[in-house]
Amino acid sequence: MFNEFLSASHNIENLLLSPFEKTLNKTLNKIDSQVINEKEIAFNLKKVDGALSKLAQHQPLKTLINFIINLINNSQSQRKALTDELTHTYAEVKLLRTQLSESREQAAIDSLTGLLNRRGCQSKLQEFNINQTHSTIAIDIDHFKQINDSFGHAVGDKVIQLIANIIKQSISADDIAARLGGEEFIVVMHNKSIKIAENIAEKIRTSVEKLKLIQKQTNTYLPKISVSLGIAELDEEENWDSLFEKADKAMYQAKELGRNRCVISQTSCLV
Ligand SMILES: Nc1nc2c(ncn2[C@@H]2O[C@H](COP(=O)(O)OP(=O)(O)OP(=O)(O)O)[C@@H](O)[C@H]2O)c(=O)[nH]1
Repeated sequence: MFNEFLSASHNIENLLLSPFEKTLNKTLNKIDSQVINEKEIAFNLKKVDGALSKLAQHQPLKTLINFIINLINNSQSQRKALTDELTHTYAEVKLLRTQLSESREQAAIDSLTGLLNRRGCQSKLQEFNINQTHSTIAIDIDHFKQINDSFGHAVGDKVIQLIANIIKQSISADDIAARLGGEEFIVVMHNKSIKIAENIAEKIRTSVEKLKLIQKQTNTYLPKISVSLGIAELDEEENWDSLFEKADKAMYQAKELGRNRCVISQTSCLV
């Protein structure tokens, strides 16, 4: 559904808006050059008209010139109205293009954290060559329900945002970080082995562990926040879903083993 929206939106932009914008631009330029020509003609005719005013015997010619000048003036004011309309349409096309691109982004981004959402993640994954080495980290906040229950949903949201920032800052620009929903995140490490993913996962875990959070209204410390992480590497001929499943399983093992730890998927070996 999201991919259909993406391709429809790109089609509207590439097949409709861009050619329309180009044609509008060309038409506006043509009108501009015609206006300049007409202005020159009107200027010259006015000069001739001035010269003829001194010669009474050329009255019929003078009347003809005045008639032509009036015609040009009328045509220029019509053209000005047309230019205004086309300029307005041009601005509308531009706005439509911006809105399309914004709605594409909004559909792919999680509004709470600014990370990609599930759909955005799936779409971005299409840019990766699945035949290369990639790793993934599944991340879930521990006992998050307690934070919500004790401090309220707004504080829970703030914790989600802080952890999202830690994740964002721990990865490189070519990696993917997404919030899959609730307190669940996924990182896909582009062209990186599980060894590198393990280091990054540990960095995320320790950064979260070090957070010291105070609820401003009551001036009370929140209990220590922690995350459980599962790490896996994409095997040959494996697809993204099964990679995420492996990382998810490892993350649940981390929960079972006491939380606040990283577990490597048993099917993905460290080199
Ligand atoms: N503040 C906030 N809470 C959310 C959001 N989405 C889901 N939740 C809450 O996240 C909590 C998830 O709780 P559980 O799935 O029981 O997991 P947990 O308490 O983190 O426990 P473990 O995962 O087992 O460590 C629920 O209370 C949801 O209501 C959100 O966007 N904001």
